[in-house]
Amino acid sequence: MFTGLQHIPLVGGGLDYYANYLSDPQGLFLELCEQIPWQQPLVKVYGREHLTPRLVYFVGDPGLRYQYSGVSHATSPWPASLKIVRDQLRVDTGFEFNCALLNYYRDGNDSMGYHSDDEVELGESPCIASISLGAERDFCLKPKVGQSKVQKLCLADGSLLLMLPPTQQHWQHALPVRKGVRGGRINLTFRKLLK
Ligand SMILES: O=C(O)CCC(=O)C(=O)O
Ligand SMILES: [Fe+2]
Repeated sequence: MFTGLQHIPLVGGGLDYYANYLSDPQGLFLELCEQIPWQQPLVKVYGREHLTPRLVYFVGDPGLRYQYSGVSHATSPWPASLKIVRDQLRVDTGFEFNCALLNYYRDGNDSMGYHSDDEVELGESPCIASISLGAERDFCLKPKVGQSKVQKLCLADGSLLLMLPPTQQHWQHALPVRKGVRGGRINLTFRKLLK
């Protein structure tokens, strides 16, 4: 059914990468760019406040809350286009998602540091579905312990990356700065919050 499905095994996890998952990534990129009321929260790093080095927004089913950048956020309603993607992901992957964190990297100076999506609200072993729109960016993974090499993937416009259980227990991931990248990128990470 999909072209370009690639499975990347990891010790203690694994990734499924679908290079051409969406049929109209450019249309969705433009819609979200213009219609999402993007936010840039302040984060505290070693006691000092900084603006998050990207723009964010959180959508999902009503009544859910999620902690990011040190603050608990309530869900905003799903834009119709993202509810369609969420429903299609359930059909295609068998995983259910009830919210999505949206990240807008305005250019190669915007980034996300190493972390795992391992908050307790996500349960022991979540599957995270990550859709990329716009400029291609490198995505890096490194194990929490041990010496395995950093794994690097280039995430294409319209691609889907599934971080399969139990990847979040054993690996961290990041979206490093890439000074040469001029274009914007939007990333949608679909998650399932336990109530
Ligand atoms: O932008 C990306 O590809 C990664 C986003 C991410 O790791 C997150 O939202 O937790
Ligand atoms: Fe993440």
